[in-house]
Amino acid sequence: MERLRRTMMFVPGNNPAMIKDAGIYGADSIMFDLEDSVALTEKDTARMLVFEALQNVDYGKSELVVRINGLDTEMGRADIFAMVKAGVQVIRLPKTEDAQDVIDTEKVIEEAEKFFGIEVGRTHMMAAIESAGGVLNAPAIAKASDRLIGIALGAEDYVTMMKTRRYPDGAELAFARNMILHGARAAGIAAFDTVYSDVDNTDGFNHEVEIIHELGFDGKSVINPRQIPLVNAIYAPTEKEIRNAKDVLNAIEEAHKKGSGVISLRGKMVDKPVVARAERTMALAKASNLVDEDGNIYAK
Ligand SMILES: CC(=O)SCCNC(=O)CCNC(=O)[C@H](O)C(C)(C)COP(=O)(O)OP(=O)(O)OC[C@H]1O[C@@H](n2cnc3c(N)ncnc32)[C@H](O)[C@@H]1OP(=O)(O)O
Ligand SMILES: O=C([O-])CC(=O)C(=O)O
Ligand SMILES: [Mg+2]
Repeated sequence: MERLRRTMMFVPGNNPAMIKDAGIYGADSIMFDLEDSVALTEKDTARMLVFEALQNVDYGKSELVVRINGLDTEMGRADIFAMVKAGVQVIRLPKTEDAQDVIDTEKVIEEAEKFFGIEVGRTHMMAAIESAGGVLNAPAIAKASDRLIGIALGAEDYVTMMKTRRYPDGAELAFARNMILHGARAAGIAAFDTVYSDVDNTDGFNHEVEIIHELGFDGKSVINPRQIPLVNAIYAPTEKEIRNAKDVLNAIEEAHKKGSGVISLRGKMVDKPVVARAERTMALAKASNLVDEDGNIYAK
């Protein structure tokens, strides 16, 4: 079953207290940042702190991601070598402009894996898209490497370049979100929405999560632990949706026993895509602690 990534929490790489406790908030993925949340004078310290944490701190089931500095900076190569050595699961490439950026980064990752005697291919990648050119190249970026687990929108840089700012209705991001989503889906990888900076504006945040949930994003980058339960609540299926998903899975099992791939449930056709949606609903229900391992709904 595909890994669920509803929340990916940014943790500034030069903040020891946040790094130490990042695992207690239940983020599906934790993303240590070596890039824009770290001042130039702190880059080496941050790299060392994140390196130590990856090796010594237990982050439970959370996936571990590091946002490196791009290869067009002095830090990019050193970041990759240190993170590969530490055994990071995913390297997040910032400000990806085109497929070549992914290919160049992959080459350095491979070099590092060979240098440290690590199995080639073990380090996964994701690419953040934060510019007009990147958005237009999203489909090619998403297909640039088998190591990619997903692509993400970085809207703060993007709206700045587009000479606008963030608005509550999200119209300024509609094209970018759709390009990234389609690029990701065409490549069979995940799509992540951008951060929401106004941490105390719960209503505004929820509204944005509703929009990206409806569009079909896998999840959202978050910058504060308080945003995690809000995303999880919107991604949690309702009891009605869970019951329907269970009915769909039971119905298709019956159909398969009779040698058929299609069956009718309460007058609606159940076939492969309906089954795939039901499976995702059950995975989200499990992650939301609404059902047990066998899919039984917990009593309230
Ligand atoms: C455009 C971009 O590049 S965005 C990506 C880069 N930006 C970042 O990484 C920013 C990360 N987030 C933060 O630094 C902070 O959450 C801020 C500055 C936004 C808000 O800070 P605060 O108002 O102090 O947060 P808040 O009061 O909610 O913190 C509560 C607790 O959560 C911790 N916390 C807050 N944010 C994080 C985080 N991102 N990761 C881990 N722990 C965090 C705090 O340390 C605090 O812990 P404590 O109770 O043990 O002291
Ligand atoms: O990737 C993100 O969501 C954060 C970021 O760097 C941006 O918005 O520019
Ligand atoms: Mg950015």
